[in-house]
Amino acid sequence: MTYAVKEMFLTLQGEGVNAGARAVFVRFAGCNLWSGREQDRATAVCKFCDTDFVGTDGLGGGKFVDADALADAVVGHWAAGPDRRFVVLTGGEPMLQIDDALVDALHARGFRIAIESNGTLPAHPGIDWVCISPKAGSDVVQRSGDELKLVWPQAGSDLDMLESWDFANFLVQPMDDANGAENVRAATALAMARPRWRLSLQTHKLLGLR
Ligand SMILES: C[S@@+](CC[C@H](N)C(=O)[O-])C[C@H]1O[C@@H](n2cnc3c(N)ncnc32)[C@H](O)[C@@H]1O
Ligand SMILES: Nc1nc2[nH]cc(C(=O)O)c2c(=O)[nH]1
Ligand code: SF4
Ligand SMILES: [Mg+2]
Repeated sequence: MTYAVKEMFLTLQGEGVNAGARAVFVRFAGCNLWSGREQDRATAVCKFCDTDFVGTDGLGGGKFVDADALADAVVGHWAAGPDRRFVVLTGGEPMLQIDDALVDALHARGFRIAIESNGTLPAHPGIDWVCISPKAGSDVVQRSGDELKLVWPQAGSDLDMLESWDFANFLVQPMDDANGAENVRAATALAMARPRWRLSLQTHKLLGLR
């Protein structure tokens, strides 16, 4: 199978429990909760996306003819030895494209594989770190994993229901929009009120990293 990748880059994971870890990011093109076109944002299921995932024209992006070609490109971006190889598969929605061949090709090259997913498709069972970020109004089928990362505030989120899901870590991340400062206060207040939740900041944005 071929893979459509918007961009690929080496950075530090900015968010969540793995924040600070050196990682290659693979941003897959396309999402099932928004077309990526601004004129569709208001009517999309997911309305607050901070990411351009349309097309394959970004730095390091392209159409990869098979899993080996994509995994070899990930090795090239890693540009270091075999120790602690870490790749984050994101998008767009990565579970639209991740398959056995890609998971096997990345594992064969020694990578620990993380995903950032909206949870509306089952996560591939070979993924080593499953981060699910539920979107109000979507049907989340992947209700277990390593990290639940809730962007906040999000009208229509049921915190008691989310807490009943089987995640090892629960994170609340301020929504980055025009109300950013107020959203940081709201996310902080949630973490202060409910001990299950930890604050996740988008540290790459604070640091000026990709
Ligand atoms: C761009 S999404 C791609 C992966 C997947 N589609 C998802 O939504 O989880 C990567 C992460 O950024 C988060 N995110 C997107 N827009 C955001 C925003 N405006 N503020 C804070 N986090 C945001 C998502 O919830 C998700 O955790
Ligand atoms: N540095 C960095 N960390 C991230 N964590 C999740 C990201 C994403 O867009 O999925 C992201 C991203 O785009 N950059
Ligand atoms: S589900 Fe993820 S990639 Fe899709 S629009 Fe929402 S935040 Fe963006
Ligand atoms: Mg991002």
